[in-house]
Amino acid sequence: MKLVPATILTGFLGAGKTTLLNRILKEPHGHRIAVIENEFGQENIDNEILVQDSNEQIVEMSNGCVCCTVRGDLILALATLAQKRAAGELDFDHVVIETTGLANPGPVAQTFFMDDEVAASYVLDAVVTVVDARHAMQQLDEHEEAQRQVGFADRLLLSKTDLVDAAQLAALTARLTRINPRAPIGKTDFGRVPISEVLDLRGFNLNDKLELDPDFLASEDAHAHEHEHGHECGEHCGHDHAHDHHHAHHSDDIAAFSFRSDRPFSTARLDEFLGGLLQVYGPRMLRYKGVLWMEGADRKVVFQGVHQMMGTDIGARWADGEARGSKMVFIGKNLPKETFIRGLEQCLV
Ligand SMILES: Nc1nc2c(ncn2[C@@H]2O[C@H](COP(=O)(O)OP(=O)(O)OP(=O)(O)O)[C@@H](O)[C@H]2O)c(=O)[nH]1
Repeated sequence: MKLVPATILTGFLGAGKTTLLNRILKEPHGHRIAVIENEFGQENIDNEILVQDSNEQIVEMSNGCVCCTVRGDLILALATLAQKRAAGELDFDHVVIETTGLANPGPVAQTFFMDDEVAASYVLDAVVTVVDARHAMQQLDEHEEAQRQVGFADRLLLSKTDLVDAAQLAALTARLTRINPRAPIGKTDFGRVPISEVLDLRGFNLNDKLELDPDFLASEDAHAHEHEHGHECGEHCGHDHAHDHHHAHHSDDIAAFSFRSDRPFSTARLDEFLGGLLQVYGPRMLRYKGVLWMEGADRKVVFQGVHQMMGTDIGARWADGEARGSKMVFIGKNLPKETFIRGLEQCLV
């Protein structure tokens, strides 16, 4: 059977990966795409944000960050998809793996070479990295993961160019080219980009990856070692991979927490509370999103943001018999979780 090309879609927290994927899933380009989602934190919110269509299969892995704990699951997800395809239960000609914003794409790419079963069914097409033009300079300064995602890319797509001026764009482009002179730089405007810049790039060249990271194919031991010690990366994967130098060293002070309630929010109270949070903690709030039940609303409200820039959208109607409730995830640097949780509780009706 022909090998199925797989695309790894990466990019720092909030860069616009889901927006791009949504766009791709909606477009009539003739590809049948299976999606594997990896969500940072416990809540599977992207699944609600992603459009679902009978042609698209969403397989989700929410037990952690893709680079550390999920590789076994990734293999399983890929194998399950391949089996269903072979049995005629699923029909797809491409796989897209959306990684979490904090993932190092290296080990994800590596799966396609290290695992025989995966290699028998799939060929890695390319690593596509979405770069948030508005926040990338700061993210590249502060987070090694952001640099790795750029470094590993076969194609860079700049999002949010509408939020920066020409000089900022030129400075960012120059920096990206310095980090990764190999990857062509394109643009995605709220996910709008020609499909030919995302799929079937045939961009993955193992030799390039080896140049970037000589340990690329030598990390099995590192993983085994880690697991021998019974060490499980938590949801924020905040440990120091000291013995595992090929990995990005995830910043210890970045953490995620979630909030859930089965009571509706008061719109006025929530607006006021979130407004205040953003003013005080915005610079440290890397990413937040949620699906909310607002008092009196018959549709879900999807809220999300990056630093001080928050937006809301009207989501799907609450289905008959569906249990209503809200779930939110916050990812940030040294955020006072208790203050957030207590404040949110005060906003419930
Ligand atoms: N102004 C502007 N906003 C954008 C653009 N693309 C995406 N966004 C917004 O950026 C926010 C984050 O987009 P997502 O697609 O959810 O980002 P993501 O990379 O999937 O986020 P995580 O999976 O949480 O890391 C959303 O509010 C989008 O509407 C763009 O081109 N311009």
